[in-house]
Amino acid sequence: MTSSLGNTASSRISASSSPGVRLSLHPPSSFSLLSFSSSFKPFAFSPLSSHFSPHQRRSAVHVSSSRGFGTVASPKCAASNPDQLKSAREDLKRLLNSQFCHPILVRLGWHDAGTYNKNIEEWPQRGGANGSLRFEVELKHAANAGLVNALSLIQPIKDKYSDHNLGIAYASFFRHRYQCIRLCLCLETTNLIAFLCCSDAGPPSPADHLREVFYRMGLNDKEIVALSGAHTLGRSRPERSGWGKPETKYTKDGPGTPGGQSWTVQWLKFDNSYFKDIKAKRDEDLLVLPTDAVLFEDSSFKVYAEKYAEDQETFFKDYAEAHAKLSNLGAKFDPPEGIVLDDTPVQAVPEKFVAAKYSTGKRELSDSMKQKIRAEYESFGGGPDKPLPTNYFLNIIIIIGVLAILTSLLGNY
Ligand code: HEM
Repeated sequence: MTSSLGNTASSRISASSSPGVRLSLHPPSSFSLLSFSSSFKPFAFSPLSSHFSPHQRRSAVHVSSSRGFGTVASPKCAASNPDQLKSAREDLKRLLNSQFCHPILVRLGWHDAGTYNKNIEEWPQRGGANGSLRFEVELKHAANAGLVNALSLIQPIKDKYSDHNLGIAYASFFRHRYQCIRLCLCLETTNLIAFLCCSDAGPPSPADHLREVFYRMGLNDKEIVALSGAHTLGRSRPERSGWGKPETKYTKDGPGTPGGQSWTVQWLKFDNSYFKDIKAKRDEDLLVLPTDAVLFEDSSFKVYAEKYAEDQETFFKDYAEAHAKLSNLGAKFDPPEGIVLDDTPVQAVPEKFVAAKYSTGKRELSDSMKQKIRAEYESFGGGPDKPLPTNYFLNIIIIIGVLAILTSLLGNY
């Protein structure tokens, strides 16, 4: 069987322009990791499952359970702490700035979320952005080759925040964001059954394949094209996916580990060059998968691909929307409304001074006491419409003071 990966476009990133970021959390605490790993997405190992030949499957990376991903029980987490989430985000930014690992982390998120199937309601059977890629059963799948390196990169940060009840879920890290680019994901589901059917029927055309994958996730042609723009970032490595050159003039010196073939010249910069370069087809050192090329061949895809090649702002806008949609598919939030990390500094609004707030629960005066005070007030010449000619209360205080002095003087005799 021919590998249909060549007939496919694979994973995608999505950016979001909204100020907050929603983060999904751990599975409910009643959901044991054992049942999690054994019952989770039993056939849906990767968004690209159906695109790998048996040969590629055999070349799956071997993940030793000693690495500990998913084999060590994570702390149960009822809810994540926003301060910890913000701090973790800073750590991730530092990681990205020092390791040039944006692309592989984006791909990690995509492949984690890419098992989502809109036709399945139950969670977690429906797959999606839930951090399940850390489990060996998924991680060692050929389609996920190399992603164990991405997991190793984020594991120390995950461990740092896995304290008591404040742990941050893997899914949150897989869906991390970096400055203006939101790196979240979600995707299609391709299960083993689909793989077998596919084998019998032969590989679909690149366009059919893309639609099969992304329609299953509830995404449309526009979103397919926008999300394909994620390949602006990163490289393909033949030793992992079987695609791409071992190195090119754009990758031989890094940054990061040298090698592989990129889709764009500046493969760490997120812009619309992916569309421009595919359209121009002018450089053999730049990768164009069949699923990339078809974006300019299929009449429906082409409308968007042409637009994005011309208009970067529209690409950014559509990409952000598609990615935001993608990254929420299949995710389960705790609390259900998610957690918004708003970066806008909160302006302290001066609180109106309300004296009553500081009173210690004084009781209301009784009616008889009120009448007594009123009578006394009136005996000094005051009334509801007639203020006292002098300061009534000041006079009382002076009288009390004088009496106190007199008493103490008389007491000395
Ligand atoms: C069916 C559609 C897709 C196909 C066939 C596809 C295929 C591929 C292949 C073959 C690679 C090279 C992997 C390697 O050798 O390490 C790759 C890398 C990558 N893919 Fe996709 N992809 C698809 C969709 C997506 C989507 C939806 C995203 C993100 C939303 C995405 C993001 C990436 C990134 C960032 C890389 C670079 C990873 C790195 O540099 O390590 N892809 N993809």
